[in-house]
Amino acid sequence: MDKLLIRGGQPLRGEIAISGAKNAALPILCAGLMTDEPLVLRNVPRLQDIASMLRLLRQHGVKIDEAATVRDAEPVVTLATPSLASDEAPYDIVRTMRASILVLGPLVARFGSAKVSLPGGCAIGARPVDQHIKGLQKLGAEITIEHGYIHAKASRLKGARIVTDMVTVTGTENLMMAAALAEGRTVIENAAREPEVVDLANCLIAMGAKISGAGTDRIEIDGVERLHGAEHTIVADRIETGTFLCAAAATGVFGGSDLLLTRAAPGTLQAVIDKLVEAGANIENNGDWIRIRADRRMKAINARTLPYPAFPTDMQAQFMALNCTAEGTGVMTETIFENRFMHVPELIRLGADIAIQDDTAVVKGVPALSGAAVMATDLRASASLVIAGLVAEGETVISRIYHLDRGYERMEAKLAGVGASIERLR
Ligand SMILES: CC(=O)N[C@H]1[C@@H](OP(=O)(O)OP(=O)(O)OC[C@H]2O[C@@H](n3ccc(=O)[nH]c3=O)[C@H](O)[C@@H]2O)O[C@H](CO)[C@@H](O)[C@@H]1O
Ligand SMILES: C=C(OP(=O)(O)O)C(=O)O
Repeated sequence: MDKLLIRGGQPLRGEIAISGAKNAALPILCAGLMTDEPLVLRNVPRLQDIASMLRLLRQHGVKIDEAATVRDAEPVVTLATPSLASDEAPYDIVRTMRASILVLGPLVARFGSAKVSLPGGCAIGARPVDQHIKGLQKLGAEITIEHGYIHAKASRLKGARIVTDMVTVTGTENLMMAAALAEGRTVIENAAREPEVVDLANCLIAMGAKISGAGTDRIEIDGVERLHGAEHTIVADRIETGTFLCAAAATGVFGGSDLLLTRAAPGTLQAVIDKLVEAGANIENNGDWIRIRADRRMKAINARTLPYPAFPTDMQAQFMALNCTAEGTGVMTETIFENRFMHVPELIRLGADIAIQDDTAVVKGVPALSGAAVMATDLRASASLVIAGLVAEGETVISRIYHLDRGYERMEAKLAGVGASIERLR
């Protein structure tokens, strides 16, 4: 199993091109199930989760051309689904990637049946999908759960008013896709406002869907009989962007970091930018780039994770790493997932001073961390260990980085390109 070897103590200087967003690309690939015409997707990130999704879609019968995804060419994936090969999303694939649940809405809406393995929990929490199921039932799907599978059937879904119990990102996406092919009008209230929901809506609209209100908490969808092919460019990954921003801020103390992130979407990152400015970083942005300069020890920040546009849970671990060597004490509260502090014991192994009380972690900044062997437990926990390793004195070896490969494209190459001492051990 691959590991990362990091020698800490280098500032980050130079330019990194941001990849397309994993969490936008995954639902948008599923929209490929909804048309028999080519859906051409640009800026699809090269990630393990994308490979898993393509494997899942292929076995459903999606014709996929990824000829242009060769290294360094623009990553383009073309999908078309002339007919269904199988309505089953098997446990084998679903257990490796929770976003597999996103085939449920498209399958039942277009083909009238779906058999999708329940994803089950993961390291960060129980992660139920009851809102996906209840929403589809409201749209008229008949749903039973048997032998670990969701069985959904409907001759044609019918529009309805759906109010979700909590803000759910993939829940909103699943229901929006299902409603796009339902008969009549659907209104989703308490909808997720994440940029990835907006990106999916834009792609569906390009395919002929009638959707308004994406990006607000009330999305209206007038169902159409069929969707057609389209071209769409996946929005930049705001979490990859935020991760590199935190890495630059944390390493500024080693003589000054100056990092330019291109192909980014700064407009999706306001809460993250605000926290970095509060910590003492200098940030400029315009259009599709964002530049961070940091030349001193940062100040600890407090953060509370909430749905977009507030501070994202997917950035909590990376800011925790930044707080570890900041001046003062940062209080971080995780309100979205019940077990998303798995990085804390590993950060403590690197010398951090962190105390957890229920959903809150109190991080007292220490002057320095010291390198050690640590273990990644989930995707963003892995990213926080990379940031901590870049700051720690001496060598840090991170194992189980298959978690990192799920969601970051060539992270070690991108960081090495801006001066980090980081290599993959195979
Ligand atoms: C592929 C993808 O886009 N993943 C993102 C998505 O995950 P995902 O869409 O799985 O997360 P949700 O937004 O659904 O979860 C939000 C909260 O709602 C709860 N809930 C959700 C659905 C449901 O049916 N019942 C229920 O109780 C969850 O347990 C959690 O407490 O949004 C999360 C929250 O921003 C991010 O951390 C993930 O990176
Ligand atoms: C939690 C994440 O992803 P997933 O929902 O796929 O587990 C993430 O991207 O941080």
